[in-house]
Amino acid sequence: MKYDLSEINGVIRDRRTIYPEEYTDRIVQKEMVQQIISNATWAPTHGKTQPWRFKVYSGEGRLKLLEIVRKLYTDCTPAEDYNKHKLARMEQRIERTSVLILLIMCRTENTKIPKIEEIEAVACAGQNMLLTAAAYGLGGYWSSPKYFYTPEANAAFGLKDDDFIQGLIYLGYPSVDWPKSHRKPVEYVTEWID
Ligand SMILES: Cc1cc2nc3c(=O)[nH]c(=O)nc-3n(C[C@H](O)[C@H](O)[C@H](O)COP(=O)(O)O)c2cc1C
Repeated sequence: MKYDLSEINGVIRDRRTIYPEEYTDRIVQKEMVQQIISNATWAPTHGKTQPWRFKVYSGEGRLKLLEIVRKLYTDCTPAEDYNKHKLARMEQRIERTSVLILLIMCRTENTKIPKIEEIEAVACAGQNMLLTAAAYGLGGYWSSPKYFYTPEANAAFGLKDDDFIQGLIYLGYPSVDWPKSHRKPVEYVTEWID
């Protein structure tokens, strides 16, 4: 055995979504964020395109994010779905979180790699981030509001049309007992062809 598998199994199983309502006020240190992003960049990519990009919002930078989220929600939500309470909750969540990371697939120019594979690679990077956060005892929340998947969102974040915003990752120290979860049995999702 090259690594301590029980440790790895532990982090994979223990990683949990924890929402900002359940974060303490403790600030997530920059060194941790740097490690989280560094580990993200070790995800696999077809053709080594490394299509991930990260925008880290912390401190006053969160005001810029708040402004963008407010405008996107207002401009991109159909009138019948618009809910001012939902917007207020999103704003409070950003205000309550010391560090938020926007996870982006930045399409490499002149690549033969299908776009779906670039998106998959960035999702792998996202999982590396959440696992690293869990190892630090941080809760993570990967949010993917519909308005991120719009041309308006790409423009607001200064991205190209072909780039793709994959989510906003909230990080924080939990104020609650670490949540438990469960999964379907492996036999239920696996077919062995011997
Ligand atoms: C790509 C992706 C997008 C997600 N988007 C949302 C979201 O918009 N809102 C939300 O409440 N949770 C979102 N989640 C988190 C899931 O709800 C969460 O992973 C799931 O409930 C399982 O809980 P666990 O992470 O604690 O195992 C997302 C997760 C992934 C991987």
